[in-house]
Amino acid sequence: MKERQLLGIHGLLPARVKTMKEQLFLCKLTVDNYTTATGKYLYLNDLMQRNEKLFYKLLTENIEQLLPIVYTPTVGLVCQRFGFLFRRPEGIFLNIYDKGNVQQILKNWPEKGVKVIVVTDGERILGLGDLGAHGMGIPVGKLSLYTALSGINPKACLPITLDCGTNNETLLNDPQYVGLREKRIGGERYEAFVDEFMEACVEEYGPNILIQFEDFGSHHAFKFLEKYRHKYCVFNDDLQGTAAVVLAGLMSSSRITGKKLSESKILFLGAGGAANGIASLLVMGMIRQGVSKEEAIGKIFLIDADGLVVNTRTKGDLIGPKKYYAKDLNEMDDLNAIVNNVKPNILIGVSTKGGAFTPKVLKSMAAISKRPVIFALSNPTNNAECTPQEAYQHTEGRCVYASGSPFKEVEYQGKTYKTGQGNNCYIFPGVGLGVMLSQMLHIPEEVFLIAADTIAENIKQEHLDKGSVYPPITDIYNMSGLIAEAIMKYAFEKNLAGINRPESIPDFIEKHQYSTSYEDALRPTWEIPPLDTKYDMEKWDPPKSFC
Ligand SMILES: NC(=O)c1ccc[n+]([C@@H]2O[C@H](COP(=O)([O-])OP(=O)(O)OC[C@H]3O[C@@H](n4cnc5c(N)ncnc54)[C@H](O)[C@@H]3O)[C@@H](O)[C@H]2O)c1
Ligand SMILES: O=C(O)C[C@H](O)C(=O)O
Ligand SMILES: [Mg+2]
Repeated sequence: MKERQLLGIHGLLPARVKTMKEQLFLCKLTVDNYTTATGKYLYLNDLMQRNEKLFYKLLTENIEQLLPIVYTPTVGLVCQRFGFLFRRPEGIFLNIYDKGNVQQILKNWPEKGVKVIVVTDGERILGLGDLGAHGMGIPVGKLSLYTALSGINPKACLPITLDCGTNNETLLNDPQYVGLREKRIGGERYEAFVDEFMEACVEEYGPNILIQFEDFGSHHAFKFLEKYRHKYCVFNDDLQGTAAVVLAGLMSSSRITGKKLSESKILFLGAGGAANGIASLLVMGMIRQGVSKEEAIGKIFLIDADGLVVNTRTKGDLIGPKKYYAKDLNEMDDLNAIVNNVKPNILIGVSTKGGAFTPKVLKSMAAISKRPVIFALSNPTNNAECTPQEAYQHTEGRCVYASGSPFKEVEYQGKTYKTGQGNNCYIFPGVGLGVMLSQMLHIPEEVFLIAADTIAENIKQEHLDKGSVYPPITDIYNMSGLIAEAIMKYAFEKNLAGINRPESIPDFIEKHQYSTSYEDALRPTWEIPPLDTKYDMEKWDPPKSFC
């Protein structure tokens, strides 16, 4: 009542003051009443705009049910229909004609304490291809997970879409397309635009603004990561976040298969951003287990749309990092034939090709290995290379399975399996929290090994027994805190942190996490103390609207 009077809203609301618990009950009922995933998405999206704390409380308390709505797979559908569904600004669109004015446009974002940006240019949205400006759903979804899965204040998060056109003919001819209606502008002009964007972010938000690249075409993903990683606080989620979650899953798979990663042969269907990102971290993981870099590379085989990646290709290219994994083998393009030739015990799908792991392929994997590892990581759900049901059925229940999008529990021969979601959402929220709080200026690759180790160390036998090589989704928030703690320790040890080491790192993390409680409305959770400044609630000046 006091707050209503202070805010001058007394009389605008009915007399009854509901508790958050009562409000949550109503929200849950409403979400459940929507029969379509997009209906649920739109309701949640409205709630996020209307009552941020209630939205995040609802999301965190029902994360298993609602993650597939605000994230993969529904977010993919939302991007595909973005022109119909766009209601209000949720991030910044920078189009290539804004070149020269990028910083000025960033100033239009109403929140000033931005600490984390997720940026896409929409060229490779999940496995759905080039969705141009309609890719905005992805940075919005990723950043809502930064809050729900690691407690970064939503006010510190800024989704950005760089609109440089699209090569998607359907969208170009779609009256509802809301982006620039022209073919992608690439080359030097595009790169100069991205350069200006990076500089403008630092000018506007400071040198340790964390910038996550998301769903760029793989050529640009590799290029920008190499170009910016030593200059800015930047990482690429599709390359590095994905790599960490897969390494974690493979480390836990070893507990089931009894085979170390360095003793494995790994075949990737797909040789783009995700495959190369994963392969590179797996090499680091294998080197730790005592094999040489050359040996580790020798255990990794890639297949792209033109077949097995071999040195003497007549079909297909050897452009980008995939050339490091090219083998002196004959050209082959049939997956089953390749499986029988290479004889991998681990098969990883990052191809965007739904159903590519056919019964024949799965049976071959089961014939080669007692406990084959099958990761069908392409998103959204329809793009998964196989479902858990198919994987168990065609490997006589012997496989270790994970998918990028969530699947319901499955039954096979009387046993119920709850397979894990090998998705980078286990990694980026914790990495973001740790990097942001330690105020690092750059993100070394070891950070992703640390994140992978933290997840792997926290997988319990009971989860493995149920068929999951990952902790339950409901544990991600805790995992993110642990990842952040491990990253902060590393940052202090390596002198990479921009703040002095706090007395207790877990307390420091907790103190800076977003609170969904109404009582904590005045808590300035997104403030990060400048160098060597003790945090002092007493001296904090609350926003004027509350005084
Ligand atoms: N689970 C996760 O966390 C996660 C993370 C990143 C990417 N992904 C998914 O992985 C998929 C690929 O992502 P990316 O960034 O590597 O994309 P990409 O476009 O960079 O690479 C796709 C690769 O698949 C190959 N390919 C296409 N069709 C093929 C076919 N029929 N047979 C064999 N290979 C084929 C392409 O040649 C290319 O090498 C997407 O669906 C994406 O959603 C999942
Ligand atoms: O967005 C996801 O669900 C994972 C990943 O970043 C992807 O691009 O598929
Ligand atoms: Mg992605």
